[in-house]
Amino acid sequence: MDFFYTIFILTTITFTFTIIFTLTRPTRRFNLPPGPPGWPIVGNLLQVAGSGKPFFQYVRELFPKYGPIITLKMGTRTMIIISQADMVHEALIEKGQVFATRPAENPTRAVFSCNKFTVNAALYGPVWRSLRRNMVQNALSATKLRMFSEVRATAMDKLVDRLKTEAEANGGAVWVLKTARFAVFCILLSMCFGLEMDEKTIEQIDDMMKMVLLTLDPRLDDYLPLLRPLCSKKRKRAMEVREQQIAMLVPFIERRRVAISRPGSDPRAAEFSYLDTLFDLTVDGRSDPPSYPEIVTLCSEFLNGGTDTTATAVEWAVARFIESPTIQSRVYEEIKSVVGERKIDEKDIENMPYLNAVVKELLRKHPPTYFSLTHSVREPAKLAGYDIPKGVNVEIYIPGIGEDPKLWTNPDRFDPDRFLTGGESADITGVTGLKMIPFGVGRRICPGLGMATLHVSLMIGRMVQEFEWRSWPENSKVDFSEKSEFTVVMKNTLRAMITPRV
Ligand code: HEM
Repeated sequence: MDFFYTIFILTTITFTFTIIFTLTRPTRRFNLPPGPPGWPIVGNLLQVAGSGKPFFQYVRELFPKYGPIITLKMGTRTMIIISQADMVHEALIEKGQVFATRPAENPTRAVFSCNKFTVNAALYGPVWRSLRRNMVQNALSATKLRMFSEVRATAMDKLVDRLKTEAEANGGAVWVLKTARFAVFCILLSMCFGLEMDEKTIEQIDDMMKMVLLTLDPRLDDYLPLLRPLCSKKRKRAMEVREQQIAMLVPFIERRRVAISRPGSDPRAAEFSYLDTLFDLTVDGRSDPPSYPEIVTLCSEFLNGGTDTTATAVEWAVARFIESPTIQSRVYEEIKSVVGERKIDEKDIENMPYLNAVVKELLRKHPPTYFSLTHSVREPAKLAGYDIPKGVNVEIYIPGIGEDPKLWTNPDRFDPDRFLTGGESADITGVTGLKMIPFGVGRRICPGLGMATLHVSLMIGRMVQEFEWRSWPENSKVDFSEKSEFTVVMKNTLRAMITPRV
């Protein structure tokens, strides 16, 4: 009875609002970029959902028809999607101050982000500046990164051991993404908490983090808030997940607090961790340091930002090595000539131009996320001659730039040589030109850029040094289809055959 009553009320409200909305819709007054016509209230939501395609694929197919900047109406949200370098430059560099903020969040996300108290979700302003400055200067600077070189070396040894054990138990076959993901998660966990944890604990935290990501996946009521009353069970479940997240991480926060307040009490605790920078952090405009739930949120951001993204890059790298044994053996030969018989170390990487070219080509051809985080304008703005009203979501379609034939020769080809002497060049930070932006560009560029490229280079370097990688099943062709799972991963999760090198 309750259910039918709710449906009746909703239908009446929807009908009334449809009429009011179509007549008074504010976006009617604006000169928005073109896009597929939509329905009142739901906009293009049904077309997107009904296409059966991942969102990035649906969007990719719209650019040839509507041009490099398009509008999609997703229920009550208006999305403006940009796919061309000059427009990204105009938005994020020339008008960087205006386009540097983030849009409003749905109620579930607001709980997990403690009302936008994270680097990635904060509005452009004093809170964002304080949190970002702290992360960049106190946790991700070159000096701080060097302090964790031993953590990385241990994680690389563990990665090799896990691959060997898995291969021995499975006739030489290993799952690439899962193993790479675990290795990078171990590094980030150690950097974040500075505590030693056993594998079971690490797996439990990892499982909980995955659950958080799933909980934050977009839902229908994010686009149609009218439907919120029907999604109360999901919201209740989300609140339970948040409680579990806090209950799981607070004991580690307390353990670390004890370890640093009584030096020597935990002999296995690291000298420094990201968490240490949060306990007494001064945030502009606030009198108190972050609360425990806020610290949980900031630590989760640190862990989530760099785990799937980095592991995804490693999965695509191995796929390319399998597809091209020549590229794989050139990486191997370079490692042998620079490193000799010892294990590759992170200091070696700067002396390996071919490995660096492979990583760059990887991030051009397979950017781990196809959309940057959503931007929003602080005041009404213009972009490419169109209106960008306050409150709309501004999305950047990253492959549109890295695969633009006006910027690249044979952009579809995976060809690391394009970056070697006399070939093409690209500044990944976008400072001296904008040709590929796997980490975004401008004020909100990914602060983990340096660490992420180091992790990808070190992991694929060590994986190629230790093993020869081949297709599984033997002699099969690699399928380069993609699917979206927070990052854009291989549609058929990569399994590979490995043989230890002698
Ligand atoms: C290959 C790995 C990575 C890729 C491809 C990647 C990509 C990105 C992208 C595209 C953005 C959005 C930029 C924008 O809003 O315009 C971003 C933001 C961000 N990333 Fe990364 N990221 C990676 C690794 C990391 C790591 C290792 C961390 C830190 C531990 C991290 C932390 C963040 C944070 C905090 C933001 C928000 C920045 C802000 O809003 O000011 N990322 N990243």
